[in-house]
Amino acid sequence: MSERKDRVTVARLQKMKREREPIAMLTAYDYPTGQLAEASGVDVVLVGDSLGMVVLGYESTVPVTLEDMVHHTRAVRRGISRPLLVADLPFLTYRLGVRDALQAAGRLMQEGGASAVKMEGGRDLAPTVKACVEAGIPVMGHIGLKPQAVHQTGYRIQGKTEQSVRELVDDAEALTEAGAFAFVLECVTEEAAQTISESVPVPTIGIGSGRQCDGQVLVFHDVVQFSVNGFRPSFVKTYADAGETVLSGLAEYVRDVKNRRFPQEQHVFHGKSAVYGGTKR
Ligand SMILES: Nc1nc(=O)c2c([nH]1)NC[C@@H]1CN(c3ccc(C(=O)N[C@@H](CCC(=O)O)C(=O)O)cc3)CN21
Ligand SMILES: CC(C)C(=O)C(=O)O
Ligand SMILES: [Mg+2]
Repeated sequence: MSERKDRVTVARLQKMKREREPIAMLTAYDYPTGQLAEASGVDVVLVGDSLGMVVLGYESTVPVTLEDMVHHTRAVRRGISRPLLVADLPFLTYRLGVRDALQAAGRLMQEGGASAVKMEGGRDLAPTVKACVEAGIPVMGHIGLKPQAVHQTGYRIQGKTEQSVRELVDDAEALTEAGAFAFVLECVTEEAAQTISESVPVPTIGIGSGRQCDGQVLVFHDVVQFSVNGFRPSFVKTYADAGETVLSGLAEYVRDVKNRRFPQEQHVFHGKSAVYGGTKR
């Protein structure tokens, strides 16, 4: 049972904030990325709807469906045991009414195996968050830049004016009041992130939001540059060149096949006799 005891819980994350221990969160989208995320020692694994962009090749997160999220959350679940598993509720699935939000969140937990769900929004989501929490669904909020609203706002830094910081603090307080156990602060100024983080008792997990958040989150594919096209927001730090490493290995494989350097004797199975004799090349 020691493995179970070590599992990261919502209460553990809140204790980390009180004790000023930074929270490390990373996205994952399937079994191998989940396994790699767990092995790295992260506290929280997020099955982000960024899935749509980095894994499914869409231009935004808007086309991602609840089916997509359930399918990928299940795969990540099989790859991890210690980190807290959070899954994004995709576009519109928590906006049709509280009943639909509960149903969608329930699927991510029951079918996907998530331990918590995340939704983009602030004050406007307070009743939804409250209903989920009362039903036993831990909710992580997400304020600042909301990628699901890209068609309204684009990808723009938030919290640049006093008015905007006040609104973000109102959102953070309303989410906390409604029972959110933590929230993501995406692309807000470092000053806004500090004000917000000091305004609420629950952990803030920043992405592109500076050094004063209680934790950090990045997209898996950004951290290890696991892409060919090289999309890279300026707040990302790249820690490995997985794309380059993988591509050079793949290209060498193709060259070896074309040059008949692969397979070699150690990759071959032999039987007692040939059924027919072909022409030896
Ligand atoms: N690979 C990837 N990484 C992410 O962090 C990410 C996704 N995809 N998809 C979903 C959202 C979208 N995100 C984005 C997308 C673009 C910018 C961007 O263009 N940022 C500019 C600053 C814009 C400004 O100055 O207002 C930058 O230079 O970082 C930021 C976050 C974050 N999320
Ligand atoms: C970047 C994080 C916070 C996210 O929402 C996602 O990956 O979808
Ligand atoms: Mg997301």
